[in-house]
Amino acid sequence: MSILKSSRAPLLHRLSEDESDSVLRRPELENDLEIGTTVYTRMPSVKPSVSFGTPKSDSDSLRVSSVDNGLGTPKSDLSSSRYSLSQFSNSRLSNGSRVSVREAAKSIISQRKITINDEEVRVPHPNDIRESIRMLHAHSRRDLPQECDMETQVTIKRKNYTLKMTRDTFEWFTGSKIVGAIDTDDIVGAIAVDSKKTLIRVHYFRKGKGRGAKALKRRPTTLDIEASNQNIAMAWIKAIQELVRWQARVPPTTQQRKIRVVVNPHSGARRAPHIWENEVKPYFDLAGFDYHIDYTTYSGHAVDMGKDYSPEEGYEAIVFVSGDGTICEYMNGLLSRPEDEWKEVVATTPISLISAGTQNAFGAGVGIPTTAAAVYCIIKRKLRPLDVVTVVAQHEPQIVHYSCCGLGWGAAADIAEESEKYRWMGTKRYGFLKIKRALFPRRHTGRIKYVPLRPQPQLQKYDDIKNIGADDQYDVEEDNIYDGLEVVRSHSIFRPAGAVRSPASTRRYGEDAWETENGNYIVVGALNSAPDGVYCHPSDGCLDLMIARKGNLFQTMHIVWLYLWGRELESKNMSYIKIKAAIIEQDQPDGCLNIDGEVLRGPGPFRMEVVPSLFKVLSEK
Ligand SMILES: Nc1ncnc2c1ncn2[C@@H]1O[C@H](COP(=O)(O)OP(=O)(O)OP(=O)(O)O)[C@@H](O)[C@H]1O
Repeated sequence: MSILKSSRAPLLHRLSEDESDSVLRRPELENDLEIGTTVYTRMPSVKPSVSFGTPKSDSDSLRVSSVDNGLGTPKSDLSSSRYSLSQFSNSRLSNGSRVSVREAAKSIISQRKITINDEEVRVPHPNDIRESIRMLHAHSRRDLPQECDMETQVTIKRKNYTLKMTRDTFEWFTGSKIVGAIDTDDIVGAIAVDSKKTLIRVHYFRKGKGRGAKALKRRPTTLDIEASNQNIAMAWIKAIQELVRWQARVPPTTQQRKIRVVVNPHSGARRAPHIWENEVKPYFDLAGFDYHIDYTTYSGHAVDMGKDYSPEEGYEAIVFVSGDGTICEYMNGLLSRPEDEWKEVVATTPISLISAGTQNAFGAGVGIPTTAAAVYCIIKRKLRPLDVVTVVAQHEPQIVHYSCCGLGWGAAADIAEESEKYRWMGTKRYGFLKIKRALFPRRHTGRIKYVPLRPQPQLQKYDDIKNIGADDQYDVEEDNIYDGLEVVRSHSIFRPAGAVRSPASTRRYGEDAWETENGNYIVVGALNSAPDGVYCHPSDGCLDLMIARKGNLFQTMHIVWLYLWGRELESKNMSYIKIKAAIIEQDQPDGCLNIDGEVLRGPGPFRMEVVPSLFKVLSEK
């Protein structure tokens, strides 16, 4: 869904003229303290299992470690003996004994720690606000199951070890020496793999080697552990599965996780069904998902799915095994519905993409660059907000278009318009068309108006951005479908969203907010995600405006040369500006706009605006 990609028929959302023009705001703090107690509606009460048959000897025994506050004794949680994360609750502070999750989340954001009555509770991921808040939510929903704190004797690769698990660590020892360890955050499940049912296979997804995007490329790995008897093996498997459920903020294994899967057999090289069967389904089975699969059977089917989707069905996420276009179609279908309907769906049902298309820009742009990365984030329910861009052409203002990756005008739109003609060339057509338009450019003159962020933030590459903007993670974690729709409906998120209905409205942005320039342009991009915009972040609440101006022949050739090396921003004819909204007025009425590879025809002007955190995506970035 790169802005330099194939054209498709634009997707449409018709709006009534009289829809109001107000801003989407995040919930007010005070209002959210009114939220009722959060419990899983269908969650049966589970007794922690502490007994697993009669061990024959001491070395056979399976011990549940000493228990503190019903949590075991997670090492990284407590620096004080009086408070633990389990004392945080989404409930009202009526009895004074529990501390509001929102207050604790605010404390993590501002101080990277939580202080209660001058005593400090150390947070598990002090350098990662989003993960800390996620853990806080896990504790606030239900206590960590007691059986997740375990220690026993096992055999790994024919050697005997003591295996120990806590909330954060999974380690094996000889004596007091740690021989191996897995971060429990990497673990996605465990199963018995032999007929005697004593051999446990732990599945985990190791972080990719390196930093940034490399670390996101997780690799599926297994560890085989031989337990001394079937009861112990079963107890370990149960403990691991329960820990994964608890970390994911979903009900225990007595209840199934429900997930919706959409496979587009037509995407890319038509490998989506194969990817689903071989690379995704085995892990969904491991995680105990009850999945409902739909195969798209006609062009535009995903639009209809978006129009029909009901959160009443209780799916915790909707996962696309497809190209970017399918997920974009679903979003457009969904957002064409009445506002109270789509808001309920986006609040309760995060999206994910197992990339099986031609370009796969969405996955790279939202931090799920590979199938393994996406599968990992789905099972662990790693949630992140996702900004969306809304666009209208002024000659048909009642039709709103939506984009995830971004918009392109000038050469980027010319290439999108022409690419369908050259589909027979496969992905090589984009390279071919870039060269063609560099040698034989069309004329693009006009006026660019935009609302810049004031002051402009320091530019940081997507891979380097960690905690910026993470203060919305509290809201992202709310509205868990397993709480039940009534609880979700009681939250105060359902506010009108002006940017969704009337992008770049001058009623929201007054005269003083706008900057304007006239000129002759090579390309203009209003981008929401990397890699097209190198400093983009899909949940930073803004768009990255890239303007490449046409100079004399030498200057233009210089930009093209720098572009080939990925250094085009060094050109004096380039600008890179963080903005909220933009309007492109073109002098050539037949010019068009590229919306995630689809073509929106002129004359325009084209009005565009970012809608912060409109969707939730399953990603760890
Ligand atoms: N059964 C089908 N037959 C024909 N077309 C279909 C069918 N199902 C979906 N489509 C259409 O396939 C098109 C392409 O889908 P998708 O975007 O998933 O793949 P892609 O274009 O190859 O990948 P990318 O968008 O990543 O480049 C969509 O426009 C969709 O409407």
